Amino acid sequence: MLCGNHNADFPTMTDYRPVFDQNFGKISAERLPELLRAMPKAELHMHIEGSLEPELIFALAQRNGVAIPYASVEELRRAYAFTNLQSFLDIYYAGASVLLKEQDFYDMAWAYLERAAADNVVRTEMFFDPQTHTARGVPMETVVNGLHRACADAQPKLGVSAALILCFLRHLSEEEAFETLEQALPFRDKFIGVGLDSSEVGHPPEKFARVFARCRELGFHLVAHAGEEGPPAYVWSALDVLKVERVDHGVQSAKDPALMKRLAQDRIPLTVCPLSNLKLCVFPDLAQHNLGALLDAGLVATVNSDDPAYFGGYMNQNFTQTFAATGLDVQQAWQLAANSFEGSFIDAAAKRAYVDRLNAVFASF
Ligand SMILES: Nc1ncnc2[nH]cnc12
Ligand SMILES: [Zn+2]
Repeated sequence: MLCGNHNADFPTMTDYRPVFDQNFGKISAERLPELLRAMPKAELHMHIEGSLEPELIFALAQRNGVAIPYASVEELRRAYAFTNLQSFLDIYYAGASVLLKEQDFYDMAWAYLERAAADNVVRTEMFFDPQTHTARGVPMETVVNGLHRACADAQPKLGVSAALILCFLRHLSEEEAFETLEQALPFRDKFIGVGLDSSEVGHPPEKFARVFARCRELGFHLVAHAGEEGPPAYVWSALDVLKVERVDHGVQSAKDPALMKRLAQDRIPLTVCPLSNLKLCVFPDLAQHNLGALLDAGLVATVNSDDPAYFGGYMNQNFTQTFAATGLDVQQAWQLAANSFEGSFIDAAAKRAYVDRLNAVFASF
C-alpha cells in the first residue's frame, strides 16, 4: 500500500543485508558520475518544504495573494547564504508561508517527485512539518491530503514509491507536539512515521520522550535529527530515549568512538546530507566531509538532499559533488545505494527487489 501506516510487525533493519559483487569493482572510475546518476536509490531525508524552489514560491505567492519580502526570484536566491542551521531555518519557514491550499501542497510535492524520478530515486520517505502550516491557520487535513495525493500518484505516474513522515518542530514544546499528533491521527493511514527537526542545539531529544513513546505505541516508525550541529549525546538519547530506528544527519557521531561502535553494531542508518552540511557550515568544504569515514567504520550511511531547493542540489548532485570532492569509489557508490534500501521502511522483499535492480544497473556498466 502506498503511503500506508503498516501497523503489523515491522521488519527490522537487519533483516536484509545486501553484499557487494566484486565484479563491479572492475567498472572504470571515469564512469563513476554516470553510474551515480543511473543507479536506483532511495531518499530517506528530504523536507518537502525544503524542495520549494524560488520560482514556485513566487508563483504560489501570486496565486494566493501572499506578500513576500523579496522583489524577485534572484533576490530571494541571493538571500540563501547561510552561516548555520538557524540562519537557514528563518528563511525556510518564511518560504513555506505561501502554502495555503491543498493544491499548493500537491504541486510542491509533485515538483519534487518529478525531480526525484529524474535522479533515479525509486523510493522516497518525505518529511513534512505540519506545525509550520497549522500555526498559520492551514488545517492539518489540507496539508496531509495534498501531500498524500501526490505520493499516491507517484508510483503509477513516475514509478516512484513515496511515503510521508510527520516531523515535530523541536523548538516548540512537547505539549504542542502532542496537539499536532492528535490533529494528525484522523489521517494516520497517510503517514508511516514521525521525526524531529528544526533548531537542534538547546532542544535535546529527551524533551520529546513522551510523545515519541506514544507514537511508538501507535506503531509509527521513529526517526530524529541528531548530531547535525548537536553533540554525540543527542544521538545517544535519540537512540536510547526516543528509540529511533534511523538517525537524521548524525555526522557528529564520529567524535565518539563508543557511539560509532553502537551505530555500526545495531546497523542504525544515518541519513547524511552532504550539500546541506556544506551550505550550513557543518564542514568547511566537501573534501573534509566525513561520509567516507562513516562508511569505513561500517555504518549504514546514506546520501540525501535535505532541503534541495535551498542547498543547491537534489540527489544526484549530492552524490556527484561529494564523490568528486572526497574520492569515494565504485564500491562505496554501490554501498550507499544498497544502504538506502536497507535503511528504508519497506519490507524485506521490496528491499531485495530494489537491490536486484541496483545490481542489474552495475552489471550493465
Ligand atoms: N537540516 C535541517 N535540520 C533541522 N531541521 C530542518 N528542517 C529542514 N531542514 C532541516
Ligand atoms: Zn533535515
